[in-house]
Amino acid sequence: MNVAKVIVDVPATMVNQTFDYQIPKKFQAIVRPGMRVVIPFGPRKITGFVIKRIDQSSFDGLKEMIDVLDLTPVLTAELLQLGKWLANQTLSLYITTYQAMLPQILKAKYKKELIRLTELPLQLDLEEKFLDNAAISYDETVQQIGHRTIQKYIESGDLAINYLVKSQITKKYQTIVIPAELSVLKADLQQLSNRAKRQREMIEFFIQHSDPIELMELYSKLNINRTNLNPLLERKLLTIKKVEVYRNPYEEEFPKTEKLPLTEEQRNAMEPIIEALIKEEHKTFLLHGVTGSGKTEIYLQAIEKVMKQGKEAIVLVPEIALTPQMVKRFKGRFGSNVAVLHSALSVGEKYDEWRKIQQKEVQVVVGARSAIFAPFENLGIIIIDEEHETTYKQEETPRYHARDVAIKRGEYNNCPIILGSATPTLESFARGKKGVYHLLTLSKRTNEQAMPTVDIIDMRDELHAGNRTMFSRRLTDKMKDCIEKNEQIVLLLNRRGYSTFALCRDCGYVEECPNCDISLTYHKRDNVLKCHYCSHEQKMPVECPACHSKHIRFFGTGTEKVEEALTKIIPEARVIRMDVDTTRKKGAHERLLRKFSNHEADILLGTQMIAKGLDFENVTLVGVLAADSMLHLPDFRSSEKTFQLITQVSGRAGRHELTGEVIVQTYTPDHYSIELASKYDFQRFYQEEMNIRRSFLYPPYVFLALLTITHENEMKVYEVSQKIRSLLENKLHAQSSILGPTPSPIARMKNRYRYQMMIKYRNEPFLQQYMEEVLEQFAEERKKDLQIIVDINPNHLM
Ligand SMILES: Nc1ncnc2c1ncn2[C@@H]1O[C@H](COP(=O)(O)OP(=O)(O)OP(=O)(O)O)[C@@H](O)[C@H]1O
Ligand SMILES: [Zn+2]
Ligand SMILES: [Zn+2]
Repeated sequence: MNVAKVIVDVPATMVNQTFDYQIPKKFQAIVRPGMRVVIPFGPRKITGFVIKRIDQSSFDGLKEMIDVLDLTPVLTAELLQLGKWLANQTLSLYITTYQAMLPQILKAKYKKELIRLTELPLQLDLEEKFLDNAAISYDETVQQIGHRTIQKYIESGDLAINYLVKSQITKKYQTIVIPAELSVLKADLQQLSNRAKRQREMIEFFIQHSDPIELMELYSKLNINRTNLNPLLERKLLTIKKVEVYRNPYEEEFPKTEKLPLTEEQRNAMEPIIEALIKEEHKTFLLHGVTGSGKTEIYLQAIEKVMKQGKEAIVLVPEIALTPQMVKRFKGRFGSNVAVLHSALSVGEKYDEWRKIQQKEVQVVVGARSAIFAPFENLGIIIIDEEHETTYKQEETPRYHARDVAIKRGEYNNCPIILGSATPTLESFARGKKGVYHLLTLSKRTNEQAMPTVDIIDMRDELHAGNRTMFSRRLTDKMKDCIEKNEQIVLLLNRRGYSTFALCRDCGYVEECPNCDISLTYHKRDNVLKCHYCSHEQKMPVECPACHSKHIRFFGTGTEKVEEALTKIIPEARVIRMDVDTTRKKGAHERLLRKFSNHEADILLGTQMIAKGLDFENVTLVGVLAADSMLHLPDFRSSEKTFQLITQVSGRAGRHELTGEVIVQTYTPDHYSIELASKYDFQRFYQEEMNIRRSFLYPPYVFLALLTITHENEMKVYEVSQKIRSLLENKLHAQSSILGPTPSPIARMKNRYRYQMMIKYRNEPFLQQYMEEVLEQFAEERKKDLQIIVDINPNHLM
């Protein structure tokens, strides 16, 4: 078994396979599948993942492995298998999918050091190295003492590896002093000679304070040093231990919550989940529950069951930084048994959380998309909250959907999956109706409160009545009312498909990005125009570049503008604005929400990011500005997204004692997505939308795959696209269709021309293979400047 099959870190199609390497003697006892190693590749030294070990290679003259980077595997057997499947599904390279599963820190070449976790004696040469150092060089030590020895100490928990990020220590340790039992201390004190005054003092101290204490703190409290401590250590009255202090991004303590007695609806939904848990059965449940119906309580109680079985749980939430309230609910119930993974954590913090999972120190992880790869080895359940959210799809390679990965892991682990939402995607709901998913329904709020009433305001009428502000008269009155009653307001500006662009009032000239086919967006704070697709940025012109008129103004509605307008009509209103600009700084999100929750403001004004998951007692009014702005986007899901958004944001009002009201402003009040959302009629919406999808042949009636071809030369893009089309035409089923090639909705981005082709199909079991062949065909050109992107089940058609 001294040959390793390795996936090497060369991101090229040619090398998307394992290579065999001889394992040198010194590593034979330690190399295991899932570890990262250093191997020679051509003239270079690169890294790779060991996939498996075999006795003999069918190749001659194998090269030798150079080094091992891990002493414990970073990928589990399941993840190794999953990565392979995922690569094939998403047309990615194996190396790309494996790397996507790991915390960032493991992808870069950070320096490592070894650190001691216990005071247990180590072998002499190691003891010597630690004599004057708290941490010793990893590389040097394994060279001198041998990998196997160090691996053993790591496995026994005496040593640990620490990654150094920019000279900042990634793991923090504390040395603590632990006293022996009280009776032992007392017995020792009695025999102690009266002259040993220092020792007496110390023992008396610990008789009074029986808790472990930090070493340095002890030194300063008793004014002693290590020499004073030694006799007590020798007599085993005290022990010294290093413990890891995890950086804790959630410093506040979460008040403990107890499980609630379930409502009848909740009980009915819970029963089949528990049954699947007991039978260890893989089943996908679609939990369709109106906002505030107690879905989260179901998640919590299902997880509790899983933990009692000694198993582990993954909970995905859209983007956890957006829902600090969600973290609170999980930490409140399960305390330190929960790891939290989200993108706002620092590299080091993410690593800490990941390690808690890897070391089996926690049984639950709550995280954003990539938490689906948590290296648990005994999974009992996977929960995806707000399953309709588009953030579950990764928009770069590997272009995976967390839902698909969850179901795959559920099959492997024989465990149930719960997809929860008040507004499931049409795809999921259709599967629920067909019985592919098991449909569970919660139709009422737990407090039996009615859903807040939704008023639709036709903004055209406002204009006719001479109201030129962005707030309807009704919304303005209601806001004033609310503030008077000391209640709070959530204002949502639907900005998707909206932008603030610079337009000349005299000639109609619009400032566009020189690299992309899109108008520039005005940013008031810096008085600049920015492109949202490339990094282009320019000063706001003072006169029109085309006609030199001074009447160049920015148009459209941004949150900044709404805020300005608000303070004009209700000067006394205290407003918190939440958008990408105000939440860029770490922790800003939480801080703003806390402020609002402490009632330090009357109005929370924001973009999509405030629509979901928030739960404030005092909010009685929700206003939606420009509800229809995304209905005009070239996206077949625009009605669905509008429906989801209005439903979600309406769910923020009247969740507690006070009843809520929602005001939706629109120029298209008769659109079915707006009308039906205002009645909370998901079933009707589903029917209407399904009819449309059927007649225009869109998912869930067909599957989609989107091919995007980009190059600096437009002729080239067009030619390649045509060639791809004919290649595919020959392979695809007669019932499948190819739309295009046509220029993408954003026809030029970062100076590259973009064409796209959409494939609609019902059944193409070999689609991935055909796509591979297409990519293969253009392999040489793709190495240079041609880009072909394949997106299976795309979210965005831009
Ligand atoms: N069985 C129960 N008895 C009493 N209160 C409950 C029960 N279950 C949940 N609740 C409470 O009802 C409120 C809404 O529940 P929860 O937030 O779990 O709903 P949800 O369906 O997840 O909502 P949303 O989709 O809007 O986030 C919460 O305040 C929760 O504490
Ligand atoms: Zn002009
Ligand atoms: Zn640009």
